[in-house]
Amino acid sequence: MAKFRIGTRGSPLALTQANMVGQHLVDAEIVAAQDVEIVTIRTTGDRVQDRALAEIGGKALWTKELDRALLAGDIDCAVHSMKDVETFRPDMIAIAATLHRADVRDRLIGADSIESLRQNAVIGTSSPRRAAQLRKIRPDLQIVLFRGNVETRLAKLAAGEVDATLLAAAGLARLGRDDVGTAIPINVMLPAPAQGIIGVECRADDAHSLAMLKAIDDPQTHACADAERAFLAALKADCHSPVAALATLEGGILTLRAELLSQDGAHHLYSQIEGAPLDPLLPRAVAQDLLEHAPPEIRRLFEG
Ligand SMILES: NCc1[nH]cc(CCC(=O)O)c1CC(=O)O
Repeated sequence: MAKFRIGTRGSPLALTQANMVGQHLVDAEIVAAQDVEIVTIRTTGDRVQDRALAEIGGKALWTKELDRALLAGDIDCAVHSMKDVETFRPDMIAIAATLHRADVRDRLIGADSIESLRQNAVIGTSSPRRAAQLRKIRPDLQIVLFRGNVETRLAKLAAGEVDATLLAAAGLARLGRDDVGTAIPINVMLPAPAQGIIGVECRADDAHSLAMLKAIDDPQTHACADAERAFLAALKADCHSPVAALATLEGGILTLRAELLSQDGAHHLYSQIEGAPLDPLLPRAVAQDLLEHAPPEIRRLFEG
């Protein structure tokens, strides 16, 4: 049998996630272990550590090279942290599977709680959402740009560059670092859309790979990812807008929670709705409700 080529970025977290996908395929007896091939692809986002460029390029910086490899047939699928995948994807690419969602929360590292941070504490994050959510509660906090992979950020914290940082619980756990920091409840810090979700994409016309990947898809997680991403689409938001969204499923009912904030956290609004998991009206209704009630400071972040 030909090898099943799984494309991924080369960061330790990305490689771990690609290996998880490979292991799921092996466990489901879809692919033999010796037929799994992990193909590492360097993206512009890995090369360029400059914020300005990241802002111009947006999330595509992390996906473009993998998309190209996928469409060229150099890989059979590509593994992504779904929270880093652009809202609007090329027609030729399909989200074939999402693995069972991990802990959706953020973890605060460097202090026991947001309240207990010292006055004017310095927090390292490059997430506009986390910055705004922190400053909503603690306007005194100083936010500094913090990039690099999870290990780099933990090293910068250990070196005393900042008082604290925030990282997704899911990423930490996958790297075996679930011991660091304290989980922040979702009612204090609603996570990024699709946080904690590993997605696998393949060519939309590749029926063979689609069928293989369907075997490792978690439909509940997939429905939540779809709802959160549809909310972003309705909002026309990109990753540089302070926006949070979380869909949860219980007893067949999907609850979609969402929050928009101004960059300084001074303005914020929340909405939540319940309904059928695959109802496309739900994410749109939440987006519409938020935009209708948004003050100008927030509304202008979501125009265009
Ligand atoms: N933007 C980087 C990124 N993309 C996905 C994760 C964590 C894993 C996940 O949310 O699935 C992280 C690191 C972080 O935010 O701490």
